[in-house]
Amino acid sequence: MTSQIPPLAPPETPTALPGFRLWPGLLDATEQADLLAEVRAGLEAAPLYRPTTPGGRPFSVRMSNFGALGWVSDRQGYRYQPTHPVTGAPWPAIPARLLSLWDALTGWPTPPDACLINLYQSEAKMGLHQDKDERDLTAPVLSVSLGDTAVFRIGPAPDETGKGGATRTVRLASGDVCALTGPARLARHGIDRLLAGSSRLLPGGGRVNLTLRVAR
Ligand SMILES: O=C(O)CCC(=O)C(=O)O
Ligand SMILES: [Fe+2]
Repeated sequence: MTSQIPPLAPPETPTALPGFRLWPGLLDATEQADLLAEVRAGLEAAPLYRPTTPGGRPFSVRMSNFGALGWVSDRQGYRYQPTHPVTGAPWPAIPARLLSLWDALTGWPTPPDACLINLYQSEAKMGLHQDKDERDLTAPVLSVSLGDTAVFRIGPAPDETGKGGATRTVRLASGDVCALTGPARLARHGIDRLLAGSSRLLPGGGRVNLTLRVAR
């Protein structure tokens, strides 16, 4: 798979938001299926669970993680931690193909140490937010989509007064890879909804999103 990833000139789609990079259809059907199999294997060791917001509301997505650190949320707030909050076990290692993808696309000098796994089914969505629980907020976040197409909403980071600019939507289909880099690293983003029936990768439908992060 890695041989098919161009190391220097990624086929990125220039977008209206500087620093938001999109590689539509980067992973072919075989690569998607292989990656999904690795995700499933990881989830045997680190089962999906439903986190709650610091306010106590359950997320509509279920989550797990790969990596030395995993992103979690509960009454104590958002944070990265080395163990699964339900099983207490360390998170499984980040699959090598994801580490290769990170190297090829981001050029960042250090590997990601966290990979959040989100599973969206039917009505699941994710409200507008910024990814800012990482120590170095200049390191990119790289996102891989598998399964049903998602309506991804993105807009610039809020200004000093806390006001965010206009958002727009981008469809993220199975095999698409995108990145929040540079000026878009702190962009507000979320998932409005899934387009049910748009992919047959996950039996019964749904979407898996993987985000590679440098947490520490
Ligand atoms: O599912 C997605 O594409 C976005 C996920 C996301 O923003 C996050 O996990 O922080
Ligand atoms: Fe995010």
